[in-house]
Amino acid sequence: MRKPLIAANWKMYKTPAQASEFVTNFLPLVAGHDRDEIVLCPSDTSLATVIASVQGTNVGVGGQNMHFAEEGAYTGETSAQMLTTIGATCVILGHSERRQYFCETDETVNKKLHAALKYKLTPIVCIGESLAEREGGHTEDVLRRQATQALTGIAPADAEPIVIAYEPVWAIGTGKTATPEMAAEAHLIIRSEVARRLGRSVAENLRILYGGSVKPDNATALLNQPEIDGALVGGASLDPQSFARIVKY
Ligand SMILES: O=C(CO)COP(=O)(O)O
Repeated sequence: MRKPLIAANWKMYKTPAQASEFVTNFLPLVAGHDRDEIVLCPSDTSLATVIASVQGTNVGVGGQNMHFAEEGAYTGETSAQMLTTIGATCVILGHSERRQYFCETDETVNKKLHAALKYKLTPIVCIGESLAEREGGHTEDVLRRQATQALTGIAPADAEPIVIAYEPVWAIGTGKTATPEMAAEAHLIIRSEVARRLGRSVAENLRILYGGSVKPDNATALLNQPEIDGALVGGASLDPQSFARIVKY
């Protein structure tokens, strides 16, 4: 049984004070909710505050990015070890905004995945096609390629913590959601590629999240698809009421 994971990607929003206020308002709304795993991914400057304020609750905390190196002269970067030691339990890797604006490639995502696993972080690896790729009929090729490249060199025995997020680029921040059927079809492609690379049992246990304009009003239809194992939520995760409604889809 795959336990659904509902993760908030706050992107570059919220100061530590705003993050702390969110947690204060959000925790009572989801207290005792254990059907799903809940994770908040604030910016690095709010990580410590959020980690301290969810201590002992059913809510976990993750980073939005990390560097693949152990340590080094990489100004502005954060390592996997730094995230782990501060108390983060997961990390988003290869988000399309990082690919688009920060030159992130399938190769760097793969290196980051290896580093995240080494430091016991649950990696949420984002893949997804652009609008041009979908309209050109290349969605399946893109998803298979991105999944394959992200998973390069990962042994089946090490793959258990990996989470993949299917985030069609055209659905992010646009209000255009993939229909539940479109998302489920993409998830099936991704799962079949994971099975081809890492074996059927890894694929059957691997969680695949949907991300892209998930809102309280469409969460139920998306998350009731058997192939959809949770959501990675941007805009609608910034408000505690709205994110709690998604968590309780
Ligand atoms: O990028 C996303 C989550 O990582 C999705 O963002 P929105 O939910 O704002 O479309």
